[in-house]
This record gives sequence, structure tokens and C-alpha cells, in this order.
Amino acid sequence: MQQQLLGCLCQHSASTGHLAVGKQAHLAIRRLPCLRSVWHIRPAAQIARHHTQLLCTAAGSSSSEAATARHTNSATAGQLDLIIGPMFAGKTSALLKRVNDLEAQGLTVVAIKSAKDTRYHASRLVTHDGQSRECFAASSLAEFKEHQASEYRASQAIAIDEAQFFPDLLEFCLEAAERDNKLVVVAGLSGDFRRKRFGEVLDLVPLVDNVTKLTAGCAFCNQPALFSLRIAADQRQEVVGGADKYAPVCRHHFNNFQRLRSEQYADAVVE
Ligand SMILES: Nc1ncnc2c1ncn2[C@@H]1O[C@H](COP(=O)(O)OP(=O)(O)O)[C@@H](O)[C@H]1O
Ligand SMILES: Cc1cn([C@H]2C[C@H](O)[C@@H](COP(=O)(O)O)O2)c(=O)[nH]c1=O
Repeated sequence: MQQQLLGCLCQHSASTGHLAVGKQAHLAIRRLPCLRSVWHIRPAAQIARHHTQLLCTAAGSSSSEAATARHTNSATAGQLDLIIGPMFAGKTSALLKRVNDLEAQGLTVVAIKSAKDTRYHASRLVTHDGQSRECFAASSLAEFKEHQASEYRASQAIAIDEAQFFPDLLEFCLEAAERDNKLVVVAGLSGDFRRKRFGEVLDLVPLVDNVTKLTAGCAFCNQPALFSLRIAADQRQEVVGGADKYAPVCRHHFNNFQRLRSEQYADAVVE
């Protein structure tokens, strides 16, 4: 009977994922002296997390489902996940899949991209191979929050694409995850065409729950591509474009092209 009761309380907190229920379950257990003496009482979130992990393992759930389940049962804070890589690595595809999975699990998700990304559509997340979904386009995340205040409030999860272009990425993500308890999934470039940090993406690394680093296929040898090679001569950090301006490359071909470029430059200076 005691075991059934505890099982029931834990199951309840694990299946609804609401903070209040988790706390109630914990309080209820604490109020029952007979249970207190039988079981070592752990915080409600810990019980729910343990229970969820068991459920996920038993059901053979995917790691993304397990990550989400952990989030929805967290009693204290939100969650931050980061997807990085060079261009064409499948970052937007992975973000779209995550959004679909979260929605299938019943979460309210909003997707946001930088308004600078007008390559395929002004207000849709679009992958290089044409998958898409609606999103809000904004110049900054503060602008999104100001203009879409009710959507922000109602959201349980937020997906951010083209994260390197947002000047206030760090502040927004921390506030959303740690103050407003949201699950935030961020996708952005691991570096610019010079392999230097781009915007605030890398600043998130010490703060996130999970980092997924994706690779593309090198345009020249099909080995894993780690970097984005800019084909055009433009030296500004921000140059929006796709396969017309960039190619994914492996380490070997990135360095080959850098060498070629500097030789070309040296020739030009001598002439
Ligand atoms: N060199 C390339 N040019 C155009 N499309 C590419 C190239 N390499 C891969 N792709 C396609 O792009 C898809 C990934 O697109 P996407 O998810 O938008 O990537 P990312 O957001 O990382 O730039 C791949 O599954 C593939 O179909
Ligand atoms: C490397 C690099 C890229 N960009 C731009 C080019 C594209 O518009 C986006 C990246 O898009 P993707 O979804 O990752 O394919 O960023 C840039 O402005 N500067 C760069 O150095």
C-alpha cells in the first residue's frame, strides 16, 4: 500500500511535469510519517527525474525525448541546448526535428530566427534542402519579446535559429531558461568564415545542458566538414548567403584555400 502510494505520487509528478504537482507529491510524502521512516526522501524533482529516466529507458525513448522529459519534470529551472556546426551541417534540420518532437509531446513551442536571414523566406525557418516551418523573424530577441509578449509568455519551449546574428542571445537565453523556466534550443554557427567566434554563440557553451556539434560533408573530398569556406572575396564578418557564397570544408581543404588566397594576395602585392 505504501509502495503503491509512493508509486502513484511519483508517476503523477512524472507524467504531468508541473512544478506544483511535484511539490505536492513531495509534501504529501513528507507529511506521512510512516513513509518518511520507510523511504529516504529525495526532492520531488529528483524523484520525478529518476522516474522519468526509468520510463524513458523502459520505453526505449530517444535521447531528445529523454532530454525533454527531464526538462518538463524539472522543478527548479529550465533547460538550454545548443546545436552548432558549419554551414550545411544540418543545424536548421536538427532544430526543426526538435521542434516537431516537442510539439508531438504537447509542448507549446515558438520558433525565432534572425530577420537578417532573408535567403529563402522572411518568416519561415527553411533548411538548405527545403524543409520549413513558420517562425517569428526579429532583429533582436528583445524585439521578439516586446512584440510577441503573449507568445513568449505562453511558450514552454523556444527554438532560435541563426543565433550568431542576435546581439542579445546570451541575456535572452539565460533569462528564458533560468528565470522563466523554458526549454531553449539554440542553433548557430560554431565560427565565421575565418573560424573566429561569431556573435554570442560560443558564450553559451559553459551555460548549456547539451551541446551538439554537427559536421557537413566537405565540398571537395566529402570528409567531415568542420568549417565554412567563403567563396566570395568580401571580408566583412556578416555576409548572408548560401551555396552561392559558401562551401563546407574539412580542415585540409580549409587550409589549402587559405594558402591559395594568401599566395594570390602576395602575387597581387608583387605585381
Ligand atoms: N554544399 C551544399 N549546398 C547546398 N545544400 C547542401 C550542401 N551540403 C548539404 N546540403 C543540404 O543541406 C541540408 C542541411 O541544411 P540545413 O539544415 O539548413 O543546414 P544548416 O542549418 O546547418 O546550414 C543537408 O541535409 C543537405 O541536403
Ligand atoms: C560563415 C559565415 C556565414 N555567414 C552567414 C551566411 C548565412 O546567411 C548564415 C549561416 O546560415 P546556415 O543556416 O548556417 O547555413 O550566416 C556570415 O554572415 N558570415 C560568415 O562568416
